[in-house]
Amino acid sequence: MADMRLVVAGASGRMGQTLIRMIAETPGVVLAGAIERTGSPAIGQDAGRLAGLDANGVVVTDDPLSLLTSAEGIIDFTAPAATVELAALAAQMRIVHVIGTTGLSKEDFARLKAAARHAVIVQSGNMSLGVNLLAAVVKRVAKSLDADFDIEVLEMHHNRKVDAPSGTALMLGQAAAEGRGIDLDANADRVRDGHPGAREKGHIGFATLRGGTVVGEHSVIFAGENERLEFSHKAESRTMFARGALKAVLWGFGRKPGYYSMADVLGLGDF
Ligand SMILES: NC(=O)C1=CN([C@@H]2O[C@H](COP(=O)(O)OP(=O)(O)OC[C@H]3O[C@@H](n4cnc5c(N)ncnc54)[C@H](OP(=O)(O)O)[C@@H]3O)[C@@H](O)[C@H]2O)C=CC1
Ligand SMILES: O=C(O)C1=N[C@H](C(=O)O)C[C@H](O)C1
Repeated sequence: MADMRLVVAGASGRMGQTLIRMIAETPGVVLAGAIERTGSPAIGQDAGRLAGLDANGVVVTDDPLSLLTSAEGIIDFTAPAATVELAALAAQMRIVHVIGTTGLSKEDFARLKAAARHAVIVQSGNMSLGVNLLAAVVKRVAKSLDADFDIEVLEMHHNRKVDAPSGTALMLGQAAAEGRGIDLDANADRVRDGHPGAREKGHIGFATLRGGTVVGEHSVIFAGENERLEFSHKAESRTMFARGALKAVLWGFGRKPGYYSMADVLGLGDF
């Protein structure tokens, strides 16, 4: 069978470069195109060189339409506005769209779900096996512990990250809310400052740290009376996010259109 032809969006970004390197060493996939923002200094450069490899003849462009007509999948770790635009194009071409971008709004999610009527979308705030397993564990633990246990989600990332709380933190908060049978939006304390008053029983709190080159660290804390459970994941490089994204795009190839998660890809739905 021919290799699956992939386009990488955000090609000069941290994840884009990691993906280009990983595609080069993964059987069954080939880099067919690389996209960057209009005006990016990466436009016109060789994507292999950009990622620290030998030249591969794939020139970075800001014109997704022409690339997507001859591709079977797009992997997108960019920014919310770009992702929503790319989802409409991927739906037009009926190709697999793997979305790692975080910081998406409710309106963005609604647009992605509309696009998924025509294309396979796999979206996750974290593509690693470890975090998706952690989410399953958190959901299960939250089901067993009542509101006497306060749930707090703590995350730390590098100083270049632009969204908060992280996509992963929100995903873990959502898992905890589902386990407890509550609506996250109605019960989330995303920011505390000044004099917010005593902690509201049953709420799920978020705390955000930023600094240095930390790839991504997340903890979910269940704090009860005189005892505390803590579940953590520490990412040591970006390679497992890229590996997860490639697993997702191959999984999505030939599948019927729909909105899927990494839990679907990894078979963790009924964990
Ligand atoms: N789900 C997961 O497992 C993971 C998700 N992420 C998420 O992925 C996203 C990217 O992260 P990271 O690689 O660290 O960020 P970077 O800022 O390093 O990379 C993003 C890239 O996308 C480019 N970009 C912006 N707009 C467009 C556009 N319209 N078309 C094409 N490219 C565009 C940016 O260009 P420019 O800089 O010129 O604006 C930049 O090169 C973030 O939302 C992050 O949270 C990250 C790691 C794992
Ligand atoms: O921006 C990042 O770097 C990361 N973003 C994702 C998130 O928002 O959770 C995943 C990972 O933690 C790295």
